[in-house]
Amino acid sequence: MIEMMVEKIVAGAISFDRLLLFLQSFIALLLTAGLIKCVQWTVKALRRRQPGLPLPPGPRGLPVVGYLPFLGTEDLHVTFKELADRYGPVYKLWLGNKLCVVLSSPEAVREVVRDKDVIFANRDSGVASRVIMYGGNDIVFSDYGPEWRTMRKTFTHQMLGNSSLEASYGLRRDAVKNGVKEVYARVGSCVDIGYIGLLTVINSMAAMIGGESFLEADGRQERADDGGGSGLRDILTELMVLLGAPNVSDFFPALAWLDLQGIETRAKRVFARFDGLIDKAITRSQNKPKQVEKEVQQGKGSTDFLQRLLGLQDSESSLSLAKIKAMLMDTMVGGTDTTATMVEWTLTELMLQPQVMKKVQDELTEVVGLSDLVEETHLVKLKYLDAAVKETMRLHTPVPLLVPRRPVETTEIRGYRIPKDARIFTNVWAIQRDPSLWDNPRDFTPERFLNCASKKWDYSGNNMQYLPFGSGRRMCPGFALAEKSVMHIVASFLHCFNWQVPEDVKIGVETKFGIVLKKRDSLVAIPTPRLSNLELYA
Ligand code: HEM
Repeated sequence: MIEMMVEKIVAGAISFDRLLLFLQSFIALLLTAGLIKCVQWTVKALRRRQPGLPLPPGPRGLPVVGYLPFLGTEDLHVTFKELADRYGPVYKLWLGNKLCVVLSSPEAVREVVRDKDVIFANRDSGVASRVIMYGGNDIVFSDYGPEWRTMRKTFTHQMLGNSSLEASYGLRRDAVKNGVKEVYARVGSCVDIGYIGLLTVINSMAAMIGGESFLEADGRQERADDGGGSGLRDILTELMVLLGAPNVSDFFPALAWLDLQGIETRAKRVFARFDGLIDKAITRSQNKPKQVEKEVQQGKGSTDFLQRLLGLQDSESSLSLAKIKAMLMDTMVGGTDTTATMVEWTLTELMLQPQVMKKVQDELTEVVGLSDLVEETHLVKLKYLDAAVKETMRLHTPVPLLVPRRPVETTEIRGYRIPKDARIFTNVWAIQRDPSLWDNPRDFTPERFLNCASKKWDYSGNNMQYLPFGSGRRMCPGFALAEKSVMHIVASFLHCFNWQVPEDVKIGVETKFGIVLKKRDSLVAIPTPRLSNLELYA
């Protein structure tokens, strides 16, 4: 909005007097908001004097803005960890007029996601997430209740259950093969692995949710030279930026109508593009519903999630079209950037440690053989790769603060009072690097995940020391698919190619904070073929 005004002033469309008037009104508004805030604080302070449990400790902020000016814009998880070192594993801070509580120990997390899971089962959504996720009517941001339960059950059953995943394997396999082909086309030159990884994941996910309909709607045919899915890639990149951007409107709802950073406007624009794509895919898909209805009646799975959902429309578990669309959005937003980021981080760590890379490749040669491509059936035998991926998920946990939760009533955690509607951050990044829980936590050591016969280190969220997919009722329903996809893509890229880091390139592990913690600089390396039979690359 500010950019638009500046443009108009430069173009002479807004006079200086009008601008002055606007600024005066704006300052008056801020002062009024500040005054209201002061009154609210006084009332709250008076209430706090009532006997009962104390609020958690925490840093003092400034009036009105709270701790916001001290947070900086980068690496929120690191700032939160530093504050935990000072204030303990449960502390509070005010961001604008939002009370936030940060958890940084397994004991505190257990109380929230296990002992009091129902109280903390709601999300705390922001303006951008409400615009992008169909008014918060999706699985990620819906309030805990019957509608959320039906959506989640349908999602898990129709897309992520074992039989559904088996039925859609062919679609994932094609996408991974295309990814390998993309790399092969660039043999001998520098390849941006993050980019090809992301395209592979997007193509795989798009194929699973909408089959050909979705990819055709994305104009895949016209974009074949770009690996397909490029319209979707642009849309998803923008969506993730907007969902992760700190938004003044969320911390000062009274100012939301001003949309000071223009986030809401941008969110509406990119949402309209994605929604248009889904509409096209639905129209294409509706041309073949008969076959699906028959399959659903026979209890047989179709391979296309969208068709299955549309096929269910007249049945008991019927969902509105808006909810179906929201679930497709969940899949693309929740499943693509996270998975692709893990592919890139795993390959980064392996390239930084050639001896570990060699162990992974030796294992691939033994299990798969140099005259074959990796299949998902091989994954269960790739124990060392599994340990390397788990170690990557520990060190570079993709969603460092999980998705914030919100208690439906005032409650107690570790002896502190947690007020209703506070925003709860869980700093998994800090827990998974805590030296009191892990030996040499900053080292990349896959061996720590090897030979654990017990389920101690799986992704189920039962161990509060290791929870990259969260835990409890709201934990990630896509973890089995994510595990398969990361393993399959990493295994394929390492089995099919040897990788050389260019001499003038230094691989870094610097991060770019967002909902998903990404690598700041793309991973670049030069591939050479590794398989004995070159026809496998065709
Ligand atoms: C490496 C990949 C992935 C990671 C690290 C990841 C991580 C997470 C995390 C941390 C949460 C929040 C959990 C909590 O609050 O306790 C979450 C929620 C969710 N994820 Fe994932 N995810 C991944 C892949 C996927 C995939 C592939 C899908 C779907 C196809 C998916 C769909 C969802 C959905 C729908 C939710 C919301 C669940 C709810 O609120 O009930 N995710 N994910």
